[in-house]
Amino acid sequence: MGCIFSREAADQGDIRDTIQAREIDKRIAQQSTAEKKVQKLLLLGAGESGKSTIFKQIKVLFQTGFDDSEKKNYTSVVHANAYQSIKILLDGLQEFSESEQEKYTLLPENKAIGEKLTEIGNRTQQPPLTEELAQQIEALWKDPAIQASYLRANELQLPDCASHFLNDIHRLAQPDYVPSKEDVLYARVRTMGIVETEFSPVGETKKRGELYRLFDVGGQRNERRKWIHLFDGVTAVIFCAALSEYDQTLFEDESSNRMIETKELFEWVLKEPTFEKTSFLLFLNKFDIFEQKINKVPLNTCEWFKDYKPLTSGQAEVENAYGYVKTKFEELYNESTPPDQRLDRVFKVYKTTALDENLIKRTFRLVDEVLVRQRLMDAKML
Ligand SMILES: Nc1nc2c(ncn2[C@@H]2O[C@H](COP(=O)(O)OP(=O)(O)OP(=O)(O)O)[C@@H](O)[C@H]2O)c(=O)[nH]1
Ligand SMILES: [Mg+2]
Repeated sequence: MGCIFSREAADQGDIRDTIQAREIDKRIAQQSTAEKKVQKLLLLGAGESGKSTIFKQIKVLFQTGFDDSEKKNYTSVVHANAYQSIKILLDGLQEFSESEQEKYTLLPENKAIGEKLTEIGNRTQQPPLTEELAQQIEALWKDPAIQASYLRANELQLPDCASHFLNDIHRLAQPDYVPSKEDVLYARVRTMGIVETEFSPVGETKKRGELYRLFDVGGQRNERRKWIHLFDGVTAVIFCAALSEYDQTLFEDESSNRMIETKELFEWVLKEPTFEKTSFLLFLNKFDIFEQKINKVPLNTCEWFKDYKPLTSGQAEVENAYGYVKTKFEELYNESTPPDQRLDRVFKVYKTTALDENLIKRTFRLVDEVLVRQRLMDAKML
């Protein structure tokens, strides 16, 4: 009896297991069909090229945006960015004053403030930004020596958000300060690890609305070994290259030019065997800074662009220089992609300013069109 009972129980158990197994198989099948509809996009590029800013714009443009509590979470980052920026400019004075003492010396009334803010900048935990501290930061920011140091920002590792926050330091010090959407986009936090999100640039409810899963990674050298875990099944790589970095060195290695690093990194990902059929969308980013810089710092400062000859000046020169840089990247793509492979993947270049909401919206609509067309071609439907 016991034996029969246990056989029956075993049989029932087997049936249950089989039903469960079938259910799991069904779920997996459903899941993978669902997964197939989601296109995987990777944001790649060197440190500070603007990947996370694009990632934040996706939240602003195609998701719920940042609510007040999410914005408030950025307060400490914004304050840290301001303290950090003024400290880097003060450190710059030390360095530059060795050759030009007078130009790079603070006004006598700012000397003690300079020492205080250097000390605060060195702390791991900075104090809350009070009105008194904001006044002191403002006094330093207006000091001719700090302004001279700012003009040589490319020789320092000054974050691009510095002037946005330092110009508006009193607003940031208000007791009821809540970072604005712009502040959130400007706030600089180095990415460590991997973050992901899902979005649709034309709205998920629309019939042809494609769903994308976008991954953001850290771009600095020590972060790149994590990238490889994401390389399978990628529809497209959005490669961010900061146009403005041609006269800057790397944060993690001050002997390397940022643009040369970007060139080598782009070449490396193009040649990555798992990306044989992956499309490449190159975002030539930070165009706003490039525009300001190009008439002050010649493009041929960078070794990769050494044969560039400025032809004009003003806006025409900006476009001329941009066209040259774009061509250099296109040549790199063609050199790194054998002709037969060029049919399997799309390569498009976009001029971007990650902070510009409308431009990023338009860019993602274009990206979507390109990727939908490519998918239909792959399915022989076009
Ligand atoms: N002016 C300007 N600033 C930008 C632009 N794109 C990004 N930034 C700023 O540049 C800084 C760095 O941008 P991030 O998006 O953090 O760079 P990242 O590529 O994610 O850097 P890692 O996480 O270190 O790889 C931030 O302060 C951004 O606000 C742009 O097009 N124009
Ligand atoms: Mg980042």
